Amino acid sequence: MAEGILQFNVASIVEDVLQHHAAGRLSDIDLASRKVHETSVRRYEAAGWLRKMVGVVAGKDLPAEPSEEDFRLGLRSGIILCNVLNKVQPGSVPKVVEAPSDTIIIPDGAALSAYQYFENVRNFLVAIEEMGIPTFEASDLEQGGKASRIVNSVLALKSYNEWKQGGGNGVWKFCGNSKPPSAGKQYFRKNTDLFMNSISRNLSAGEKSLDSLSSDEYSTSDLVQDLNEMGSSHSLHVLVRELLCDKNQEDVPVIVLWLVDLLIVGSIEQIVEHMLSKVMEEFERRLAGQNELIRTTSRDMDVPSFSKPENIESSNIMKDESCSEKGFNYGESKSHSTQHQDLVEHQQRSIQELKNTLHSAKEDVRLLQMKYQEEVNDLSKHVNGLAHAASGYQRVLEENRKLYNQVQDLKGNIRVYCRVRPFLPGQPNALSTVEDLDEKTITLLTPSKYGKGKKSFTFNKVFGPSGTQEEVFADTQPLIRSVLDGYNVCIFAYGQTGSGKTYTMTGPKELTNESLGVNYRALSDLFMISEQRKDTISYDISVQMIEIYNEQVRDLLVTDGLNKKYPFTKFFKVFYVINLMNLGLKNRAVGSTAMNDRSSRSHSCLTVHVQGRDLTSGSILRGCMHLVDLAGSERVDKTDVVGDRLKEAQHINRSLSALGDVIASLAQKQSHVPYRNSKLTQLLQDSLGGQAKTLMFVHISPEPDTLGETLSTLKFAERVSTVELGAARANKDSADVKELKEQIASLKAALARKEVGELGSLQHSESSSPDRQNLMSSGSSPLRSWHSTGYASKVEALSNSSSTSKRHSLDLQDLLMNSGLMEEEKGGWVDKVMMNKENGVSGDNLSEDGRQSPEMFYQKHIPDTSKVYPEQSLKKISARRRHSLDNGLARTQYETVATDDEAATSDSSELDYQLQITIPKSKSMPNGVGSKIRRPSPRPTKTPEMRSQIPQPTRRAANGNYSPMNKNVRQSPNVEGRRKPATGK
Ligand SMILES: Nc1ncnc2c1ncn2[C@@H]1O[C@H](COP(=O)(O)OP(=O)(O)OP(=O)(O)O)[C@@H](O)[C@H]1O
Repeated sequence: MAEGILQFNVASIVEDVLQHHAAGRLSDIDLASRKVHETSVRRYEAAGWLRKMVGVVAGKDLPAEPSEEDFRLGLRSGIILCNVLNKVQPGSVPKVVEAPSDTIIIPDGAALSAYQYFENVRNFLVAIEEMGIPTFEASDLEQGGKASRIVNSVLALKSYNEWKQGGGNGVWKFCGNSKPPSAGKQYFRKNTDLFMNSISRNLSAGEKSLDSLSSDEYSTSDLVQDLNEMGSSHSLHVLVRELLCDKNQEDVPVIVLWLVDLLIVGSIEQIVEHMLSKVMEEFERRLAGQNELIRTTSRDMDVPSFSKPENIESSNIMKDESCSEKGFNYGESKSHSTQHQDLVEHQQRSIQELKNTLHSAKEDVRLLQMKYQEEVNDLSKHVNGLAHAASGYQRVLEENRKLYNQVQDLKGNIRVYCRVRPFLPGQPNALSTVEDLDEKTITLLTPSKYGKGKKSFTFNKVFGPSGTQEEVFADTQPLIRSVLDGYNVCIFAYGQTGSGKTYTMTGPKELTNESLGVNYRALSDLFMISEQRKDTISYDISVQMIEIYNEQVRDLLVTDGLNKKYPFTKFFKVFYVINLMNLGLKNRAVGSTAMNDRSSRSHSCLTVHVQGRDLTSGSILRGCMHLVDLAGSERVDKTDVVGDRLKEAQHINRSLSALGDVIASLAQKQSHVPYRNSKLTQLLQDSLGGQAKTLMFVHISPEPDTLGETLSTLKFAERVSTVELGAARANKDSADVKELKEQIASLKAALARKEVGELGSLQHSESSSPDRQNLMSSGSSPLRSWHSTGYASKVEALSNSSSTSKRHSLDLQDLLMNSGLMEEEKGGWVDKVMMNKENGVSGDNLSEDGRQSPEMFYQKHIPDTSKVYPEQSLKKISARRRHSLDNGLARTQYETVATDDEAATSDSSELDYQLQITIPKSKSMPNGVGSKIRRPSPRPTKTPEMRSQIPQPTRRAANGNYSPMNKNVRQSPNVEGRRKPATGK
């Protein structure tokens, strides 16, 4: 197609150029021809003048109208030139080398020697140069030389001659050659026609082919000759058209080159050059236009091919047809326009189809976007859920990470924190025995009595007098939280009376948010964390509070299944439990002593049982936490205590001695550990020797007069810190284990029911027998029973207590019957707060100075607890309990009176002695003080009657204020030994 277009274009372009530019071309030809004519005229003029000057004979070798070559040939020997010059200026060339007379001058001058020619020409040129006449080069006389310069010199000489002939004087000045005569124009036209005719004739006659024209054979001379022969009126464009009409595109440049070559020889070249440039311009213009047309056509024809595949073929066919039919012949434009119209219509249809397709595609995209949006929303919800779960998981991980170090620290050892109580308000200013303390070490200043100097003790943590409740709890918190991970934890406060144990575990008498003790904070924390984890673990929390008073175990509070029973908010639950705890604490045995006007006369233990069920795996974890506030050790000789206070002190000291024994035995890794020597050690058995995490707060007072007890306490604490425990282990059962355990528990319960049935009748008749009391105080106590089955069993027992009493072991049942905790009606245990005082919860909650009591502080945040525990029921329980307690205590006191007396008659160093003698001195024990080994001699057993005769001095003023001077304690066993709601302890 392209070839066709170009072939067509070449021919048409040449024709158009020749037609459209004919007029301009004539003028151009005229100009060029005139130049040729002028040159010829000048040459003829020069030749004519030379012929005239040398005579006809001499000039016969120089034609009248010579060609350039003839002109050069005639003058090549220099003879004519020299002779003419000598005529014009005689003697200019003294010796002219003449040719032999018989010699016929050969046109190319070959007969003469080059030297001779050169001599003549050189002499001529030198002479005319001296005359001021323009010269030429000798080479101009040779073939290819510039004849025009020779013509110029000859005509200048002629002018000089004319100037001289005309009498010219002075210096001749060359003024240039004269213009050719006006007749030249006519002459040129004649020659142009000759040229046209010649070419036309030759081509039409086949005498000269185009190839011969472009070959070397066709010389300029031939062209000139042809030009001379031109005579017809053929126009140049006819010639060019004839040249190009049958030629291919490839031949065009050759022709053009040939024509350009021709241009060298004269004006005809300029004409042709001009014409060809026009041809080329037109060719390029049309080529560009045609390319644009092709591009447009291609684009139009290509569009449908994108809409439908079948359009491609038809489009190509149309394109081919269009091209072939048109052949870019604009003469067939009608057909083309029809096809073009069809094409446009087809394109419009295709565009419409494209629009439809686009519309449906948009619709599809819109639907996809909606679907995508929905999926994104679902995904984001899912991600949010995962993020929430992950954050919960992260929290647990974070918590576990914190615990990790604690676990590492705890692994193998009981953790011991030391806390120093500040001086109390109203106490005389005295120097503290604590000389220095840092985070882990406390240094005491000791007088000579205790080995003058300083004694330092190191613990896991030391809190000074300014240490706050919050700071203390912060270091305890991780342990408490691990209960929810299924660990058993025991925190107990140890120290002499009045050193701050109750303050740490519970708080001061007047509670504020800041002064809340570990117990409250721990419970609050447990509920808070269980709430946070409710999406992953379902917790059931039970709380129990007991006290060991004079070696009897008594429940102060039993409540279980808190989460199930009371679906309150976590805060309400916290306050509810705290209030119950307060009520329980209110029943704790307290009394005024020389060292503390609200001295705890019993060991209290707040136990929290936690059972968690993993909602995903179904596995069960159980954790248990004991928060123990020990009764304070007391040096009875110092305080002159008598009566019940003395008896309490004896029990307290004995149980603490038993604790010392256990610690010593554990520290020595002895195979036998005497846990059974006291209820206290039985209670703490798992915590001291098992896999629990155990922390002891050891408290000391700053007063100098308590230095002896302080030193003993710190030594004991240091020994405790050396006790190695097993690595703490979480109590976690898989779902299968849980099922099996439930089956075992069920079987045990069935067995217990059977035993209860059998022993029911015996129980009634033997309830007051000494054997029964021995059972109560022996190693088969409920505590031992709990410990033997572990914490999990205890949780189970407490959990089931609300459903049936028959599912509990006999020991537990006996204990609670004895202490008045079991309902008289058969068939059920109830959660209860045991009221040992007649006024119970209805008592006045204001203290003597009118300030709000702890009970008031919390009760204002919770509903009336009498709704939970109706007053009638409480009174009923109280009455029964009081009766049971009276009997039980009386019996217990009676049974233990011999030992009490033994303790009561111990000297002031009894506790020291017991600790020191039962704890073998370890090599590693620092600051050890020499043991004062002295066994107390057996004392005769005293009857209750004898005890009642012992004077009972009081150490508390009637107004209840602390009075160091009055060291007598107002005695009122079982009543005054209870904490008064209104007046405090
Ligand atoms: N860290 C303390 N900051 C302020 N006061 C304290 C601190 N520790 C104890 N107290 C106060 O000292 C007195 C005795 O404290 P607390 O009753 O706690 O001693 P205790 O060791 O429990 O005595 P006991 O063994 O006789 O029961 C209380 O009035 C208490 O408020």
